[in-house]
Amino acid sequence: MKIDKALKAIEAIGDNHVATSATTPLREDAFKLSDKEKIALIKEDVKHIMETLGLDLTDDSLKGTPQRVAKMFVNEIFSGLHPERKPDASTFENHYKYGEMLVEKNITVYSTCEHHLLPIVGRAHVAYISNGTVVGLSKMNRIVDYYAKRPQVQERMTMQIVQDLQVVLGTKDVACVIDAKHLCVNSRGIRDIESSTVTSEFGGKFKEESVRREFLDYIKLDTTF
Ligand SMILES: Nc1nc2c(ncn2[C@@H]2O[C@H](COP(=O)(O)OP(=O)(O)OP(=O)(O)O)[C@@H](O)[C@H]2O)c(=O)[nH]1
Ligand SMILES: [Zn+2]
Repeated sequence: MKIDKALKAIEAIGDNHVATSATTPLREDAFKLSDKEKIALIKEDVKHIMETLGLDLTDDSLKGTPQRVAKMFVNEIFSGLHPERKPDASTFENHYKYGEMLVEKNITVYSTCEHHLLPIVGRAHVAYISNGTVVGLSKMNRIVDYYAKRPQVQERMTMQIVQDLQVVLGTKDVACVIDAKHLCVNSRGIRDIESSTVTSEFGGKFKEESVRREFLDYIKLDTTF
């Protein structure tokens, strides 16, 4: 990839070409290697870690692990590092003039803590108030998943989701709440299995107390089907 194309891609990784504090920190040459090249290199790195730990990589059960982990990093759990994987968020005109809040709640979040490379598992709740544009429901789930598929801190992920949807929808009136468990807190270190982390970002009208309250009340609604 040419350097100017790579730089454009780096800008896109944050929030739609605007570098902000919510931008994922990337090296300038982040897009130099193809996925195939990344997998080959990571495979050797994982092999090295396993050998350093004293594991016998000729063992039947272990020998495929370096390749498996490398593929999983590039194609799955860190796939959202590449802007080419950003979902196309199809929008429509709000012909039916729906003027109330729309909430997409209980979106499953599987992400990875960038400090320990351990899983973050939880739920995201996303809301917006249309000012003329409507986005396909599933696109909100897809946008959440795209930003989750990176090494993350929860605060940044929450902001990236809101900033992305603000651009897609052409309005500041977007909010996101994420409640998630960090396995680095639950399964190691302090090993507090009960605790979870709540983060929120409220844009535009969601900064108003009553609008924020309405959103939070919808999240609390028991909608088990
Ligand atoms: N703010 C924030 N912190 C996070 C997130 N994920 C993990 N952390 C924290 O990152 C911190 C890293 O702290 P360090 O002291 O460098 O790491 P550590 O020695 O493994 O810390 P312990 O987890 O306390 O054992 C820990 O307190 C984690 O709980 C996140 O999404 N947001
Ligand atoms: Zn962690």
